[in-house]
Order: sequence, then structure tokens, then C-alpha cells
Amino acid sequence: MSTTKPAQRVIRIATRKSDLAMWQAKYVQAELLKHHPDLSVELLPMSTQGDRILDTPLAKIGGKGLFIKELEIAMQNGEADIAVHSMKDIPVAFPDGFGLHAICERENPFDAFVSNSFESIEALPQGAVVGTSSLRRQCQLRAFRDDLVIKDLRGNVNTRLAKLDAGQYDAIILAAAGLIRLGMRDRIKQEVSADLSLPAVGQGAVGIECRNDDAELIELVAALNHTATATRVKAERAMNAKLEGGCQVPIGSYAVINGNLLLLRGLVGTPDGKTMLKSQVEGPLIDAEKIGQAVANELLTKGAREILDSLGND
Ligand SMILES: NCc1[nH]cc(CCC(=O)O)c1CC(=O)O
Repeated sequence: MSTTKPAQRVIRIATRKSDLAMWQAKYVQAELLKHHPDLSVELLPMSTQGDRILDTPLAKIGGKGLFIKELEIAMQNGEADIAVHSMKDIPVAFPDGFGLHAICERENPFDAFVSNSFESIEALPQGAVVGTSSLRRQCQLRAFRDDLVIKDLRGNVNTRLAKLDAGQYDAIILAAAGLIRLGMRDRIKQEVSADLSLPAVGQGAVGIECRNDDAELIELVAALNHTATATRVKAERAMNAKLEGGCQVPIGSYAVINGNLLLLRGLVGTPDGKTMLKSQVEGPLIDAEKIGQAVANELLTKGAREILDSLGND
């Protein structure tokens, strides 16, 4: 047995600076240290173009990739080793040389109804103003309650809550996971069921990206992979990839596991909620990716392509 210890490796995590991104980076830092106590893990907080341009719809400025490009450049330059992302916010494909090397255990995957005056979506009065910038949430809310007025709501979680508290909305819809991670579970008045609002691809899960050429790092990071979450998210992302669901489209995709079976539900709709295509496929866990493609194919057969193309998702 060798008596010399390998040199202590330092892992630098590139992260966005929002409270949620910092929470997620610190979570991964703690998990890495739990699995590999000899590591040294540092944070490199960065601001990205996506964080700086807050007043333009994301689709117009280049979509989700904008939130991670700077982090990838830092990894390419050797200033950082890994990047931590909300799985919901990252595109299906990574740039050459980069990959997703772990998906951590999923937090609550559902949408949350938050209001200072009303207890639930059902309890909102006629014509109530609800804040969300997600076309997926807008579509499903309108399909459920076509009287509601949907008003744009951007910014990080705290900004959105501040706008609600300032009286600009009767209620807002956020991801439950973000609120829970930031210690604001008590702001959730209602967890919105998947029947009413099918979650976004990967919602509630955190992923770790790094370069594909660092085998030692990839092995260290793999210890944080949560198999069930990774399988669910793989199916959800395979559906999205097949639909070429770009940045801002009303797509929901949500997988659950029952024993050896995975059930994936998919949804494509129009922002006005007047058309909502739904499909679900169940199959063996090992077929997660095929199940995702099968749900996408069913949605395409029902007319998803026309909806997605009409939204400029080319
Ligand atoms: N689009 C922003 C975003 N990205 C990730 C989360 C938190 C939940 C998650 O990890 O999926 C949120 C907030 C929200 O949608 O309310």
C-alpha cells in the first residue's frame, strides 16, 4: 500500500450569483465534501448575460444558453472546474467538450401558488391578476381558469415575491423547489398538482456540468448522481429534445417511477390555453430515453409541430 497521499484536489464551482444559484452551488459544495472529505471546494460566483438583461423576453436575446455561457467559458479557461445548474434552465444539448455528469436528488418538482390574499387557484376571484412569465404555466392556468389575467413576471425568486408583496399581482406561480431551497416554504399556499400544471422538464433537479476530458473530476462528481432523479430527467429531456423544445415554449414533461416502470406525461399547448395536447407512455426504466421519444412522437402526431412552429421555435 502506498503511503503517499494524492495531492489534495481543489474543485472550483462556477455559479450564477442569484440566491437560488448560490444555494445550489453551496449544496453541491457540501455534498462533494460529504463524499470526498479530502477535497477542497471553492465557489466562483459570476454574473451572466442572462442575469444582466432583465427587461427583454429571453427568447429574443438567445434563450437559456445565455445563463450558462460565461460559466462554460470559465471552465474552458481553467478558472473553474464544474458548473451547477437548475436542470430546468439548461438547454438539451451542451457545447462540444461539455457534458452533464451528475443529477442530484430532486426537490419538490411542482409549481407553487403564492398569494397574500387567496388560498388557492380555485379561490381566486373572477379576473384576478396572476404573475408568471412561463408560457407553460400561462397555458395551463388559462385552460383551467380562462377568466384569469396573466401578467408578465420576471426576475429571481426574491424579486418576484417583492412584486407580489408590492401589490402588483393577486397571486404568482413559482417553482416550489426554489421557495423551499431558499427557506420560504411557508409562502406556498397551494402545491399545484401535475394535473393542473404539468411541471417543466427537470424542474426541481440540480445538475452538474463539467468538461468531458477530466476523467478524475467526472468520477468525483458521479458520486452525487441520484439514479432515480437522473432516470426521470433523462426521459423528460429526451421528450424535449425530440420536440426541439427551445427556450420559451409551453411544454411540460414529468416522469415518475413505480417499481421498474417509468411513466412520462407530456404536454404541448398554446399560450392562450385553448389547445392543450397531452400524452403519456409507461415502460421499463431502462427505456427512459425511448419513452421520452415515444411521448414526443405521440404529441407530434397530435399536432405539436404546428403549435411549436407557430411560436417561432425553429
Ligand atoms: N426559471 C427560473 C428557475 N429556475 C429554477 C427554479 C427553481 C426550481 C427548480 O430548480 O426547478 C426557478 C424559479 C421558478 O421557476 O420559479
